[in-house]
Amino acid sequence: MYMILITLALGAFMIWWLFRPEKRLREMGNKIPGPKAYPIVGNIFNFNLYGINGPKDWKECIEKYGPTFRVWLGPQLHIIIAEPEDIQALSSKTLITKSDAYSALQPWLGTGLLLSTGELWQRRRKAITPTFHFKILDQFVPTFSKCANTLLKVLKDKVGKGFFPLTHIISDCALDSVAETVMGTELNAMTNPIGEYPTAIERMTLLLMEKIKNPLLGMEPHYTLSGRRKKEKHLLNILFSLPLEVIRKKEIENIDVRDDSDASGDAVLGVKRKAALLELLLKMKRDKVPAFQTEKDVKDEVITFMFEGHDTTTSSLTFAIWILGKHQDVQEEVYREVSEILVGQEPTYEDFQKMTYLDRVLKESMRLYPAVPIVARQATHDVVLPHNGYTIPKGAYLNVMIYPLHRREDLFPDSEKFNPDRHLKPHKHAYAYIPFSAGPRNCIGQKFAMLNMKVIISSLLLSYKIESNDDLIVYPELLLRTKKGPYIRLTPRN
Ligand code: HEM
Repeated sequence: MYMILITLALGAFMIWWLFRPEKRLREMGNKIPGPKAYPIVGNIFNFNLYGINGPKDWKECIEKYGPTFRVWLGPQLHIIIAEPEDIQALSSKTLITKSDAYSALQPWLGTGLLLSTGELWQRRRKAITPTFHFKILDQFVPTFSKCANTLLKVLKDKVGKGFFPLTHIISDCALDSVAETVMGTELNAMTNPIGEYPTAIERMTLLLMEKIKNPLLGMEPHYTLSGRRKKEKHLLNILFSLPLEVIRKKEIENIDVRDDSDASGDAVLGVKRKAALLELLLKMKRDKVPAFQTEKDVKDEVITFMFEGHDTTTSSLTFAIWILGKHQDVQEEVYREVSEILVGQEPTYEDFQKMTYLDRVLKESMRLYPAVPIVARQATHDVVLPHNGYTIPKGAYLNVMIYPLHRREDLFPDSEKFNPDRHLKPHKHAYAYIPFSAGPRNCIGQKFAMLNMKVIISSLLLSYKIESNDDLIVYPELLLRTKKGPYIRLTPRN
């Protein structure tokens, strides 16, 4: 008996010794307030970063330790940050390194903009930024409108049949819009939702989330023996084959995309005809722009944009449509605005810029339901946070907590209330409202996303009245998820 106890104690000591945090990290981390941490496991059993209990744990800790505190997840020091002043300090140019949590995405997204770092990221970001100029976005309006019209046709089947779940339909719509604008290819996920590519995206996202939530599942030999590695390989084959096929076809076509300048003299990638982002990337490859030398560089970027543009838009759009169904007065106000602006003619980019109320509605929906609830970074050097003067040691994981930040009473009075007009005035701090993140690594596709969402919501409201049932229980994964639903019901307007 004694032998067993001694062996167990020795085993526990060995595990602690092997996995204990480095002394400096431990000492500096423990100077920052946070919940009581236990040997080896730290706060794994009394704090959830992700999952259904996440929001409750964050709220309790923020109330007890303030908006910036620390937790130990095993040997990892995690700094939880819901303080605009600290977020601003961390969003400086030097802190652009993504946390290890993103490494699960690496086999899929490669060195695309989301995951790349350092000089490569800087070069790519600089090269791609002009492709999101309004002159380019302007050309995407007909594609977004076409997808919105297909959505209306798909929804026709649902009318008069009670409440139905929204997420899948919106996901297929977002996928179609992004595939056509990024790759110049019609996927038709809405009309063929069980197609190979949409199904592979969904299955790959589930597989990744499993790995992120439980890193042990992703470790070898378990990953291979459990059959997950084989499944991942199979899904990656499908996810790579379509973009590669399109890239090769378009390279042969050698689309004519010319450089241009806008009135202010800024360089803009102008186009002689409607061009997808892929064609602009291929032009950079032909021009030997340093960050886009190889087919893989172009493929990684196309896949990154397909991934980043699809799930985030799905989540934000779904919440926005659901919230409009909950607030009939707001819905009618948006309907009035949209019907005054869209009078018969083909909608244009300028029309959607005039929809200022819808703009505020989307902003408020993203405040309450930010698609990306947590943005994770890693400290590449020690940094002093301005709010409480805490020194964050190099190596710590930094979690910018967008969801609880957006619900802070002192920053957004009556914070649980849906009130689009709170966005009429500047927010209390420039970094208090950050659904698209902030600083140099903010979302490059935010104008694209806002435009796409406006096109879809306006065409939906012109045809239907929306009603929503049930309140939502939301929880954080890579994206904000709902336990059930959301469900909506549609009634034709005329
Ligand atoms: C409402 C929809 C969207 C939301 C809420 C959103 C939100 C975000 C957030 C929070 C980040 C920072 C992620 C991080 O640092 O970990 C991000 C990055 C990014 N987003 Fe979006 N996004 C949306 C739509 C889009 C679209 C439509 C595209 C492209 C077509 C896109 C492309 C990207 C890319 C490439 C990055 C990485 C940027 C970099 O690191 O330089 N996003 N997005």
